[in-house]
Amino acid sequence: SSLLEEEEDPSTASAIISRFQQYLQINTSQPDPDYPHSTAFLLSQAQSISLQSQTIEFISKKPIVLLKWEGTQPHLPSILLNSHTDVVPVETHKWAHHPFKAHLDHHGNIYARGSQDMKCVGMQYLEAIRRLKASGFQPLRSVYLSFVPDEEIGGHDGAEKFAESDTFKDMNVGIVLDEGLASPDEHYRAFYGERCPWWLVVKATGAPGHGAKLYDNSAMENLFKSIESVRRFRAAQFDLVKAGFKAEGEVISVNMVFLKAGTPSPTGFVMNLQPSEAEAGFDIRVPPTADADSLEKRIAEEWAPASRNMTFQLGQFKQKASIEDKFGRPILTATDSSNPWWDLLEKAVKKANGKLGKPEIFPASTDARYFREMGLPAIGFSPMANTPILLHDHNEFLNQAEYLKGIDIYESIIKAYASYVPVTKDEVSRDEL
Ligand SMILES: CSCC[C@H](NC=O)C(=O)O
Ligand SMILES: [Zn+2]
Ligand SMILES: [Zn+2]
Repeated sequence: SSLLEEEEDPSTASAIISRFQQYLQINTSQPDPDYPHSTAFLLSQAQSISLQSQTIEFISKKPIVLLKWEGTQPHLPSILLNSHTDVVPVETHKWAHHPFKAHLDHHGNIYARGSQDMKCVGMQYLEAIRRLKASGFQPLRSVYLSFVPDEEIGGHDGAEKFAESDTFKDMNVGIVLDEGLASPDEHYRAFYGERCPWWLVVKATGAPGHGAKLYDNSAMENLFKSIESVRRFRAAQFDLVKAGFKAEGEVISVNMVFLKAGTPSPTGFVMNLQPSEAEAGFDIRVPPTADADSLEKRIAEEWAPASRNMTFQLGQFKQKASIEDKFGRPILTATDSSNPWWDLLEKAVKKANGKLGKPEIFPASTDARYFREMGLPAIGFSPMANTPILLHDHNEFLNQAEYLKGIDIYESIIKAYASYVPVTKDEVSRDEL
């Protein structure tokens, strides 16, 4: 029977799904991703379809697997298909199916951490290329695939180092595809920019006192005034989304993600003592076109005013630079006629019978920002229609039919991108004659 398995036709749906499951079964969850295993798997996939491969460790133990399908006109700018290999942690016991078994249920849903974010995309790139190669297609432009580590913890040891490297420069990349989001309706979503994360910790101090005493300026009261102010702002932003005036990526989101206060005791917390310190953490996401200075002012004056004994810290991710280019303009990939790659994507999706929604700002962060910072166009796209958005959630799944459909979509996109030759002025005038 092992002989039969070896001889199974790799182009069947069941072979394609089983390769996806194999990748999902590798536990690459942070904070201790099994990169040795994922690297070996990706290299074996590359070998099976005769792609050139190399593994680069800009940081030790953080491998980037870089694959290449050489074009017949290698001087043309290349196509980069990027995906990250790590996934976020799981609470295994809260899942209906084990998050690293890639269980296929009777609806055809494949349950696994990474099924949407974003092992699907990495494997779909490979499957699309497998099929294009089998069909005899020859790319004019070189096509690269990068499988990068550590996106979920900021990408500093992965995509950021890669984008700044000489290796990357030598690749002469012209367009990058990276991750998007699932879509609950029939339209695929595509992203041309993303919000910038600001991770804010506010700290209140105040006089300690008896738990029975009502007095002003306790740390808890001071912190709660801030929390109330943050919540009013949050509600106003959220209302704009609920009313349909703004898309999710176009407002400033702010969510409280931790609260830290109280005087510990062996049995829990001291109940009759009002503590002298209290802290709260907020995940804030700032759209590229938002007024960052006014938000910073709001934080200093309303959310953590010194007049209320408050201090604040904006963590390492408050990176204004990542939402502005060197001229101070927001970093956005054009979605008009100035960007042929956008037009090609739209047409290619349509050609493969897919529907594309309006371009959006990605509400969270992706590695695409590092490529945009290098001045490159980057489009966030994960072809999952009719799918609930479950990234970072329990019971993340993707339906096998949607997964297979996504391969058709990438086949169409890669074909269009790898064949694209700009129409020069000469050619236009020749056409018009
Ligand atoms: C800011 S680095 C973390 C990146 C992460 N990306 C996807 O979820 C995010 O929180 O948006
Ligand atoms: Zn992701
Ligand atoms: Zn993620």
